[in-house]
Amino acid sequence: MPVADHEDFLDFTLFSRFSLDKIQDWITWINAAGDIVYANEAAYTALGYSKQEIYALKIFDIDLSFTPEVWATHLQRLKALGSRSFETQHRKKDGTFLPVEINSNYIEYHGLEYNCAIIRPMVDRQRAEKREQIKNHVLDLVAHNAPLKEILAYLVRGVEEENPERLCSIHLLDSSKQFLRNYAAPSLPAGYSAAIENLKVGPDVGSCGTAAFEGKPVIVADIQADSRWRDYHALAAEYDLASCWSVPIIVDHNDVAGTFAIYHRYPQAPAQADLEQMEYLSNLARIAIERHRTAEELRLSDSIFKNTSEAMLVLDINGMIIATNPAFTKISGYQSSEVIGHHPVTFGSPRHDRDFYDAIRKDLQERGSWRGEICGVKKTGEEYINWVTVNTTNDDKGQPFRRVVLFSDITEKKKHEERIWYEANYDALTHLPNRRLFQERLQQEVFRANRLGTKVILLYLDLDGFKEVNDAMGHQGGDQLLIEVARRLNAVVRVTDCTSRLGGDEFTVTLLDVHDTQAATKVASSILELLQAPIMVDTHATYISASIGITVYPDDADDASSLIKNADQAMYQAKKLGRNQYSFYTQEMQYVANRRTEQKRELRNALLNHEFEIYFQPLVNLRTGIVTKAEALIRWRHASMGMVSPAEFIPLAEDAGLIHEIGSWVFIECLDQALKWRSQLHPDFQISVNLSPVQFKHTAYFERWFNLIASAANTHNCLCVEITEGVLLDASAKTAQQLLRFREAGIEVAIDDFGTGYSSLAYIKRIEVDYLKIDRSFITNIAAESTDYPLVEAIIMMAHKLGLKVVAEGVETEAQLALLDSIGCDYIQGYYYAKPLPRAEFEAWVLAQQQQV
Ligand SMILES: Nc1nc2c(ncn2[C@@H]2O[C@@H]3COP(=O)(O)O[C@H]4[C@@H](O)[C@H](n5cnc6c(=O)[nH]c(N)nc65)O[C@@H]4COP(=O)(O)O[C@H]3[C@H]2O)c(=O)[nH]1
Repeated sequence: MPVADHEDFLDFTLFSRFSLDKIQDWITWINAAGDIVYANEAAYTALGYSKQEIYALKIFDIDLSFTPEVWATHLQRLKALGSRSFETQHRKKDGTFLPVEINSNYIEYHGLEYNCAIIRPMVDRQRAEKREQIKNHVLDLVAHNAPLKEILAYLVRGVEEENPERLCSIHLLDSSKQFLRNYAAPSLPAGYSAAIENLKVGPDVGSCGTAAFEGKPVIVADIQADSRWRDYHALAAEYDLASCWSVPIIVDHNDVAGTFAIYHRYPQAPAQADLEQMEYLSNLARIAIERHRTAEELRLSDSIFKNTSEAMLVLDINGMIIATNPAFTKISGYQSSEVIGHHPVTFGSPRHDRDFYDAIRKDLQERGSWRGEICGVKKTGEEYINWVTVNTTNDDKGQPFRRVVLFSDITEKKKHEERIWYEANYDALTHLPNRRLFQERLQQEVFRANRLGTKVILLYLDLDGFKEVNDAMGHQGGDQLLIEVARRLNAVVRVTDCTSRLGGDEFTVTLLDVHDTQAATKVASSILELLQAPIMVDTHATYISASIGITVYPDDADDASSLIKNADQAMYQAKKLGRNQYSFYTQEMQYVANRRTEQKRELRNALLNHEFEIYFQPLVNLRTGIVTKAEALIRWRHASMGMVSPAEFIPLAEDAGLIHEIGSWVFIECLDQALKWRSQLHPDFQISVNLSPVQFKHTAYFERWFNLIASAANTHNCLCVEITEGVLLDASAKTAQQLLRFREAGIEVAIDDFGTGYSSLAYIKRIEVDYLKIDRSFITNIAAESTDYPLVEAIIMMAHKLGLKVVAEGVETEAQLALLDSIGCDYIQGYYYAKPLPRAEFEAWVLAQQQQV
């Protein structure tokens, strides 16, 4: 039968209605306005509607992913394509949703446009197939190390394609674990995505912020009704988002990495299948993130291994090298192929013995790690020091599997540290231990002697007259001399003993493990003897001696610092005894030292208590016999000790820094006195005031004196300052300038004790002075046939040639006076005329003297 006959055989309308109603697929016709113009029985029954009810609906009522605009676009696309398949959900009359698979066809009928849809409910198998398809693709991407972003975007796309009315997003936490960052959310409105970018997670921060914070799914069916969205209600409304289901993506068991979320544009609660799907997809995201992290870590480790400046060796559990990094080659010079399969000890220095490596092995076995310094040998044969750290990695069963050795070359650092330590502990000139190291070692030796019951003997050496040699030879000459002294000292002592230079011309020798003090005598005598031989400084033979103080631990002191003090006192004693000798510390010295301390304390109060007095000793003009000059000599009237000599307390005052105040008091008193005596005794009267060298170290007082002199009348040459040769030896430009300031202020300058120091007229020539005072020691021995006589005569002659006047000190006899007269001395000071006298007695003496002349 022909086809036409077949179709004519039936009433075609009845036939098609009957057929369409009885087939299982749902068929709907929907016009351009969205009206459902036809639905077969399968369709309206499956959705729970009657025929009348379904025709009252529009597509927008049963498929919420369509809005009139979306529908219009859909029809446009359909017209172009002819047909299209997709998945969606249809809402049933009871509000539940049915996932469906749709085949849409474009039909034009009587000039109108229709969407003819053949719809099939999706069965679980299909869903499972879809999932399987997504999973396989994700795993494939993971296996091919696709970028994480790409994988997550695929996941999101998969969900959205399945249900176009769903808007999906994956947000991941940043490294601080506090902020969510958008990784994949292609369909979320751009403005909304921007607004929630860097969302800080917290308890009420929408669905995702809360899910990431709590580590639990947060299902919000109606955003506007949920308090966790309260701060974002307006934002969600603005972008037409009505529900949001969010599940955390949890990696490595309990670490929240981000969130996977599904939004709808209408309030929507998830079906059980939806929740399962979300969990499934978040699990796929987890796999992708974990793999990504592992790959990142591997990449990082690999780049550290290759690029770090620290050398790395990987050892198997037997200690054999199985891998090295480029830094190892750079540091050691060995290529990886030259060391792999060898034990690292092969490349160690022979300095380390078996015990050293056994100790490392023991540590590794017990603790799994070791760190410390190891000396290695480079391929060139050069030794180098490494700072080494060894750690162990375990296998899956927790058993040691590999050792990772990390090391860096610290040779230069060590050398630098050693250099710094050496500079801090050794004297740069003589290479002997300096004061710091000496003190430290002495302390240790004292502890040791205590333990062993032995003695420590300390010899404290000060070179005699070194300053003069230094000044005469220049600093370089002085340095040569000190180097030679150090060499000779080292030659005397045993290797176990210790020679140090404390600074300047002070040395110490510490004798260890001695049981009697005989050793000290022997060493001290040897030192003095060795120093007797001349020392060649350039081409000059120079002679030097030393004063040595000796003290013994534990006989003389309980600790190292007292021992040093004792040795110093004993050395001073040796100097006092006349140099080039040694002196043992005694209790007497301790007594003297204590007394000095006590006196220093009392000296502080002496000025306040008006315990100082000034005595005056006349200087007689040998030509005229007239007295127009006097030397002011201070006295300390001590409550219990009576009159204390300045020879005793001036050094103490210098030591305690009190000399400045005392000296200033004397100066001002004398200025006052000189002016009085200018009116009472003689119009040119002058008083000489002693200035200590220490006073030149703190010259602020001088300015005050100059001001006082300038502010008074008739002060020109009313004072003369007496300085010792010591001040001249120190004659820096500053001292010379100070002395000039005295002369400019109308104060004359005298050199005191001339002949006792390193007498040099060269100094005097350099600094203009007015008087030379020849020291008493020369005058005492002066006799026509004595050796001092021509000396004094020569001094006077030369002084006169330089335009200086000469004062002879300590003249006691008429014979001395006569000799001095015969060789042209200008002034006489001494007991022959008068001792230093109190002010009133001095005045009376001068007046009486004036009457005689
Ligand atoms: N044996 C003997 N001695 C004689 C004779 N003529 C004078 N003398 C003593 O010789 C010392 C001379 O003073 P100097 O050399 O400046 O030596 C002074 C001076 O360096 C210092 N001195 C005294 N007063 C002061 C002062 O006010 N300031 C400072 N910085 N030092 C002072 O103390 C030192 C000692 O003073 P003094 O004990 O007063 O001792 C004085 C004086 O009494 C004599 O014929 N025979």
